Amino acid sequence: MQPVKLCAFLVTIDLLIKSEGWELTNISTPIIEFKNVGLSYGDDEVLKNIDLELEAGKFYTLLGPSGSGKTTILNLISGQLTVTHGDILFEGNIINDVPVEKRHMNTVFQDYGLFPNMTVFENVAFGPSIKGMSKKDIKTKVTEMLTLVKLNQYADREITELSGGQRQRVAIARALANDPEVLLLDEPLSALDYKLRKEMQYELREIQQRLGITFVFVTHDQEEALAMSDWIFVMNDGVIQQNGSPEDIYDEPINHFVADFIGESNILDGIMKTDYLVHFTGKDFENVDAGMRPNERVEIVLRPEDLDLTTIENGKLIVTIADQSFRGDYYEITAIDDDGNEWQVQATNKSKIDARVGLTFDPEDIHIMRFNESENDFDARLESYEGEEDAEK
Ligand SMILES: Nc1ncnc2c1ncn2[C@@H]1O[C@H](COP(=O)(O)OP(=O)(O)OP(=O)(O)O)[C@@H](O)[C@H]1O
Repeated sequence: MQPVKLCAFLVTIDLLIKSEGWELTNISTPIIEFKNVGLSYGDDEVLKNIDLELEAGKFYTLLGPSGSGKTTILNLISGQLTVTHGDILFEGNIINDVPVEKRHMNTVFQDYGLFPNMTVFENVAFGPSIKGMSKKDIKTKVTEMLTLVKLNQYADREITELSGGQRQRVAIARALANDPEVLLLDEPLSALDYKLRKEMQYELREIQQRLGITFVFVTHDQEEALAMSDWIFVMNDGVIQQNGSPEDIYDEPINHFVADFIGESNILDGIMKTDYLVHFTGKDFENVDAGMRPNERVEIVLRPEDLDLTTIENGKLIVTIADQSFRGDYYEITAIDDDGNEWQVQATNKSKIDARVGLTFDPEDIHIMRFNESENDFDARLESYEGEEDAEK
């Protein structure tokens, strides 16, 4: 088709879509959606007005401290729990009342949930045989799944003869043998030691990418979430605090909870005097943020790895080294500034306790968060800040 004709054709299609009110649902319908979902036990509201959208084929993580509501979300997706209000949709259709066995999902649990009196093969074959698959197809399926989790030589082993990591792999193979469209994983790696856990993180990610199915992974370990996910939902107290890519969540936490929960952070109170100028620890610093009210109260986040210790002359602040511990590839240092603020710094060189040194950072390393507080608190703080300025004059 010639370019002009192609253009006219596309405009006609666009006009038709608009005039007929057509919706191109198949193109962008999320695989799972929560619309204003809440769940209560009696008066105890453990999930509050949750809205979320999951796209097919991505690795999602629900991250948060114990009791924040992660498993509750997973159980709502799988159908083990029913909403108190709101809707859950699967590929655009409400599934609030669809029973567990009719949802195209499987869960891998922390304690694996394997049948201890069966072999590895029998465990993985369980789902396909319930579905009535032929013996030949079951064998093909189990072999494929055991190859995927690198356990094809262990098919005849009893579950009790396997290590924790191997059991975890069997659990994953067993869940995947049912061909779920969504795999739900509830802290599946928490029983493993550090090294094995790292290996399994890598393998799980690889399996997800190879199969291209949607994974919803629950963890309270922020490092694990950052390493594995396409998209993270940070939860606290039954509420999604922030959602975004690992980089977004780490680099641009939107509130104190997220900044504190994700990685190590130095969080200080400050005032955004004007665009690109922020005031904290009694001084003004250039930064890269704009668009706030003049003198808006903010919180400042500075990551320990973005801070450098230097000579007093080159420091933006002067600090006293209070403590340090060796962490393999860096020293974790606690330093106190002259305002009494405590700073965590990651340094490549060892310091001397009680030494007075300079602390420096770049304008782009100062992350600004809006402050959640009442106007009264803000006015009181602004007055004290203005008093501080008057005293300087
Ligand atoms: N059957 C129940 N009856 C009453 N409250 C419950 C019940 N099950 C869970 N809760 C509460 O719901 C809240 C959320 O629990 P949930 O298991 O979803 O948290 P979580 O973030 O997965 O925690 P963890 O990391 O410890 O597993 C908690 O306060 C918990 O005590």
